Amino acid sequence: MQAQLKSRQTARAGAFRSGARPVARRTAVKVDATLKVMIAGAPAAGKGTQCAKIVDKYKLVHISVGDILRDEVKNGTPAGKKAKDFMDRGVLVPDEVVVEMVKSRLAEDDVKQHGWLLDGYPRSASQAEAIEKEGIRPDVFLLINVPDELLVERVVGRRLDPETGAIYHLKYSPPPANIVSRLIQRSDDTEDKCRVRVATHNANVDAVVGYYKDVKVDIDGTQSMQDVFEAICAALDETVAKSDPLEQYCKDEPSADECRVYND
Ligand SMILES: Nc1ncnc2c1ncn2[C@@H]1O[C@H](COP(=O)(O)OP(=O)(O)O)[C@@H](O)[C@H]1O
Repeated sequence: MQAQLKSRQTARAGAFRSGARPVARRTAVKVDATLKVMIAGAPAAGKGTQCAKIVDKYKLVHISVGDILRDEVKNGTPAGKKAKDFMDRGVLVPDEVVVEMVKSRLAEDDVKQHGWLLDGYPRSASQAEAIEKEGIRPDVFLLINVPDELLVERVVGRRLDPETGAIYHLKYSPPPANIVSRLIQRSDDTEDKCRVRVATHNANVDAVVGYYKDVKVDIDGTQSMQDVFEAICAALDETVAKSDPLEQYCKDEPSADECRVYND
């Protein structure tokens, strides 16, 4: 997907640069093929399930702050020791632990090459502000919406496969019988902790969304997993098309020769 997009954009950028266009206006063409996506939602809204599908199709680098923090806790790092108590209580880990962790991950080469899918960040206005100051912004901000009561039922039935990372639900997405014995339940996937995490999300989401109104796409998370994914793909594909310089140019100058040539 990315390679195809890049080759089209490079070819089109070349068409612009070669002066092939019969119109006076010149458009500066920035060919940046990487897609930058934030995905947000309350606990068990479906972020993890959808991130796996998005990465498979768009080849983005999935950065899950929750997963990074759980690794830090498992490895007993200084950051993990600071984070553990907050995570066990279902409240946000302090910014001084999380913000630099996310900034440094976003600066790595794989992210620059393939684009990013940021999951679980920012979760507060201060976190959004911290990356806004660095000019780090998404092309799309996906907000998956699910009613609170459905979230509790989803959390308490959620099980994870430690070997594959796959996410199951005892009722909605039952695991194969041969792996049931190895599945685990997250320590924060209890009803009480879920309600705290949902309250934490609800207390912060509006402030975070305020930073991304221009790129926010609301996704109905009560649909089937496949229908949620199709709604996400529609949003991402529209963004990819809009980011293509010639697509944008053709909207402005439909008479230009290369638009007729390239309008495939
Ligand atoms: N951006 C963040 N800032 C602070 N703490 C976070 C952040 N993301 C995750 N955490 C911590 O890790 C826990 C698990 O996060 P995550 O796996 O994203 O869970 P969920 O999306 O199901 O709430 C959160 O309850 C919180 O304690």
